[in-house]
Amino acid sequence: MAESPNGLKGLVEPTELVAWLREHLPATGRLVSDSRRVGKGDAFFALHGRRQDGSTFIAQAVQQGAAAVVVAIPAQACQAEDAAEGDVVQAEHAACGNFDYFKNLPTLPAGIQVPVCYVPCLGSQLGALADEYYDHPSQVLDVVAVTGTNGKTSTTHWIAQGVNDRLARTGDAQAVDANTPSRPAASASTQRPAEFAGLVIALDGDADAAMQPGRGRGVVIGTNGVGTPGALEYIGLTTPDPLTLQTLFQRFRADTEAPVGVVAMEASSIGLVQGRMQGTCIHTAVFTNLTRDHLDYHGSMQAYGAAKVGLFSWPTLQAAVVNLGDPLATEIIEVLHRHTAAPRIIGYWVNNAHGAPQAGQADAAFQAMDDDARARLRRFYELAMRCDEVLELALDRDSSQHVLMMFPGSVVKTLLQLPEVGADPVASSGGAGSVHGRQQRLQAMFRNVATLRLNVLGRFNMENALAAAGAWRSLGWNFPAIVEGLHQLHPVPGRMEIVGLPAAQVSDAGEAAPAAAISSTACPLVVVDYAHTPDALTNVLAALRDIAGQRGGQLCCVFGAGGNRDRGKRPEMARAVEAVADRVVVTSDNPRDEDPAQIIADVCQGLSKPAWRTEADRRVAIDAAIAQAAPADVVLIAGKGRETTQEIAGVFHPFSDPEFAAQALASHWALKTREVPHA
Ligand SMILES: CC(=O)N[C@H]1[C@@H](OP(=O)(O)OP(=O)(O)OC[C@H]2O[C@@H](n3ccc(=O)[nH]c3=O)[C@H](O)[C@@H]2O)O[C@H](CO)[C@@H](O)[C@@H]1O[C@H](C)C(=O)N[C@@H](C)C(=O)N[C@H](CCC(=O)O)C(=O)O
Ligand SMILES: Nc1ncnc2c1ncn2[C@@H]1O[C@H](COP(=O)(O)OP(=O)(O)OP(=O)(O)O)[C@@H](O)[C@H]1O
Ligand SMILES: N[C@H](CCC[C@H](N)C(=O)O)C(=O)O
Repeated sequence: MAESPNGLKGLVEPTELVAWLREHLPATGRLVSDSRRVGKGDAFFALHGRRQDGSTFIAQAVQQGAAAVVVAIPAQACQAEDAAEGDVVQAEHAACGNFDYFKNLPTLPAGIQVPVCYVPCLGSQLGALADEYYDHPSQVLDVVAVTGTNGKTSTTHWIAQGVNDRLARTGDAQAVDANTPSRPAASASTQRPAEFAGLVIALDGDADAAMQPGRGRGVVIGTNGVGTPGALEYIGLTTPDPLTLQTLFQRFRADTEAPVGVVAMEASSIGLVQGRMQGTCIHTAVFTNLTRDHLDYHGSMQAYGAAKVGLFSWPTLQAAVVNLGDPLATEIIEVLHRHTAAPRIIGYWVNNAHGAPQAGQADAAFQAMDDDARARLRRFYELAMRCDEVLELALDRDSSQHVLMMFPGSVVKTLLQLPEVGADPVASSGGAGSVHGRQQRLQAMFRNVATLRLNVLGRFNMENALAAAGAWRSLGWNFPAIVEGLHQLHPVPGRMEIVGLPAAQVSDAGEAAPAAAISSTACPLVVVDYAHTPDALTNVLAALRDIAGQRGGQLCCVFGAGGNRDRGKRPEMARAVEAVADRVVVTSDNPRDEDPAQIIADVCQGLSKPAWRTEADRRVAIDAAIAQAAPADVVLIAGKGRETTQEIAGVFHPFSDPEFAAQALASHWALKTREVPHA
């Protein structure tokens, strides 16, 4: 500890600061860096932001009951600033060695009666500090951190959903044991495929014996909010600031009424670069995909990718789940192989280059593969061999049947050496190189093969479902439990969400009946989705194109682009939409501090012909698209999902795509629609 000329305390070591905080806060006191969230007995951390100086909010924090104040010293070398330039944490530590941190102390508001201390290099220490202060709460939780451009929200929700469904089926947390299958037909002793509810399960008799019982409920932390899916508390950021994050872990650990076992959290690239997860004991890291987004922040795709890869060298990792279909997987697996803790690597892949194994057809599909598909298959083999275990979902052409396989990565090598397979699996015609051949082999060897029909829309959601399955596996679930979990999945709010349903299709519980809604052509099918990147729009529209085709209607897309974000993605989003949709409506997303008309103009640069309509008022755009659609059409409202506000020039106006869409359906199509349930 150092004394300043005026006697103020300057604490350097986290342990000193923790002792100081414990001395001045009540046992329930939390660590908070946003004055608006300070409660009685909390410590307020006044930090320097890009836009504001937290010390200007000290008076407000004290008025709200702060019991102590910690002030970050505003030295240039210690400001946690431009994170995009590199690893702030490292830079700060290096810079603080011989810094005279009492030189530029901020002036405190007059009359502050609570203890105050000053700390240099605070930004880089916050996570570790809070972890220490709360006595390492994440160590007793299974934290699964999901990173990737798209799919984080869906994957985290499904991880938690699966955990909670298991708890619901089996009673309380202590009673859970997925070795005891919850459906009668799924008995490990039969060793024969068992059939029920559209599932065919060939049960594994060997490797999965060490299945762990669940330790508590699953919660999420991410874009949609925090808590149990269905009852989320919105917190603003996808990955919360370090103090909020550790405070949440502490809250979860302290919940003795409904114990939390698994925390499925979204690890945004920005959050990773800014060190928001520092101090967290991460059990499993999951990678979904990397495509264009956030270039305004990261500057290049390389820097953006590096931020995500960084999660896979996290020191506490016990397992990693990696999408082998994404090019970044190669680098991630390389990093994992160099990891000193040797985390268990679980790869996953949705393989739609083959038909599902319907006798006599799959091998033909394999032979008909184009060069790209062969190259993908080759890469999959190469990566799979470097994984401890692989989950593969094979689709048939119309995606009506899915075959899930789980096998050790090492078996890929064995399979390739089987006599009937040529030296190059990709060049071989059929045999173990095809789904059909490999399925037979795998079934014979490991028996972890199931046929199922996933209740999710779009191939990308199958990838997300597999990512969740990989996470369950990393937590010790056996194959039947994984299949059961996948079978139970239901849609995530604001993600491919069907918003308006004729009254007859609204259940008492307000549950959507997707199949009925898709087939009913009494009114347009309106879908709200959070797609706000070119890749996400391509994927979502591809799935909806098929549905519009089934209905005999056209596809309309209402979308805009966020202000203060990567300008370059705007025309790319337009190109992605125009390539698939019949009618393009360009509107505002969150203009933030930009001129909405300019954003719309940027978007329209990517269109080869004028948009069907441009309309800066998003509500009017939604209304027009729904009013003028034909009953068989599909209308996608993309970009905001379940966001509850629209940010225009610093003001957050209440806004809800699902609500406004439902109102338009009601007024133009006289539909009674369900209320928008909680996310
Ligand atoms: C660029 C960025 O990441 N900015 C984040 C950063 O802002 P900042 O450093 O500028 O902070 P500031 O607004 O100047 O405020 C300084 C300090 O004063 C405090 N304050 C501020 C106002 C007040 O009334 N009282 C108060 O105490 C703030 O809590 C902060 O500690 O720290 C703030 C506090 O934690 C965040 O709210 C803010 O997120 C802004 C709003 C944001 O839009 N972030 C986006 C880009 C972001 O982080 N997105 C990622 C990615 C999502 C994805 O992958 O899609 C995310 O994880 O959410
Ligand atoms: N695996 C995927 N691949 C490509 N697109 C996807 C995938 N999963 C979801 N999407 C699309 O991206 C949108 C955003 O998905 P989701 O909210 O799960 O991503 P996210 O990673 O949480 O995004 P953000 O960090 O921006 O909140 C979805 O609404 C859907 O349109
Ligand atoms: N968390 C992301 C989501 C953006 C969603 C979209 N609605 C937008 O405002 O651009 C971001 O802040 O960039």
